[in-house]
Amino acid sequence: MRIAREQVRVRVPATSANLGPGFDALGLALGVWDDVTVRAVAGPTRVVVEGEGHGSLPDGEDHLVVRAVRAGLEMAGAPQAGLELHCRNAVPHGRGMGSSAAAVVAGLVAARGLISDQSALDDDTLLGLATELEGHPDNAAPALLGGATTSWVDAEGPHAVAIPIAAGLRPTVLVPQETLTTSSARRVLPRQVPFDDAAHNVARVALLVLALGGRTDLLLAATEDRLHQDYRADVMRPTADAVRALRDAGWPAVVSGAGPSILVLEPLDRATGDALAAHGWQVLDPGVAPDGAHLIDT
Ligand SMILES: Nc1ncnc2c1ncn2[C@@H]1O[C@H](COP(=O)(O)OP(=O)(O)O)[C@@H](O)[C@H]1O
Ligand SMILES: N[C@@H](CCOP(=O)(O)O)C(=O)O
Repeated sequence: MRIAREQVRVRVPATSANLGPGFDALGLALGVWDDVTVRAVAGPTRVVVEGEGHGSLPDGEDHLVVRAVRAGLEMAGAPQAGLELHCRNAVPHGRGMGSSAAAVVAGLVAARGLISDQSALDDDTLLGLATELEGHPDNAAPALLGGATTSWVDAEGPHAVAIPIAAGLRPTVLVPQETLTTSSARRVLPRQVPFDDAAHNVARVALLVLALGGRTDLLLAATEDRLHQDYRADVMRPTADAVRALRDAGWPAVVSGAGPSILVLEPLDRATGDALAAHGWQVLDPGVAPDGAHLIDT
């Protein structure tokens, strides 16, 4: 395998994982995009970052997008000396909007764009590599495929399929100032859960697939979770309190990914949005991203 193009540019969407009960399985691509240009060069690796992460991310081989490009090229057997990256980042970091999955998927799709035979890095292969880097497939799947997805892992590795969603589905995302790493939000989860709670979530996930497909009257019941949100409440108290208040008022609100952002699977009314903004929440109306990561002309 050889490098066939000197430069590629990739757009990759933010994602919201779990959607309440679908822990480590369900995900939704959101219309907030990172834009990464990757150039194959003879000299050392260099990364320029604009927007999210400017000044705080590594600027060489440790940068997550570079690590993902390398993983893709290594899998394809296409050696490359240096990489120059220009990242224009809009996906907030450490907020539960899938920034690390976006970075990983962007790097993998860039690697696919650089090589001579793109079939060596098909979507299944990229999902496998992304899941190795991320630890779970639920953000990487919608970042790769767009729309809503469900993913699962078996002996062959991770798999994902699209979930049909109603054309009118219009999510709201509430983003706080505070950040929380996904790894710290995973550390507080229990090793085991009560059988009743597991059964509760199975029923809600099945309902949620119908609700996403158009039975919007089911959204509130379908987004009730007992597997992860309560266990995480102490590490994101303002988020837990706001989710509870929103749900008590009838909104289908859940913790977005591992938090601390909130996903509401409906547009909020003006008064509710203004009240949240007054308490420091950034209120986004990003739309669903129908497409996953893709190459764009440079
Ligand atoms: N676009 C990016 N480029 C490089 N590294 C990134 C990028 N996005 C996220 N990361 C890395 O991933 C970390 C956030 O990952 P994580 O804790 O999983 O939160 P999130 O919910 O945003 O995915 C960042 O602090 C950074 O180290
Ligand atoms: N299922 C994962 C999802 C993490 O999403 P992120 O956007 O917070 O990285 C979890 O709940 O830990």
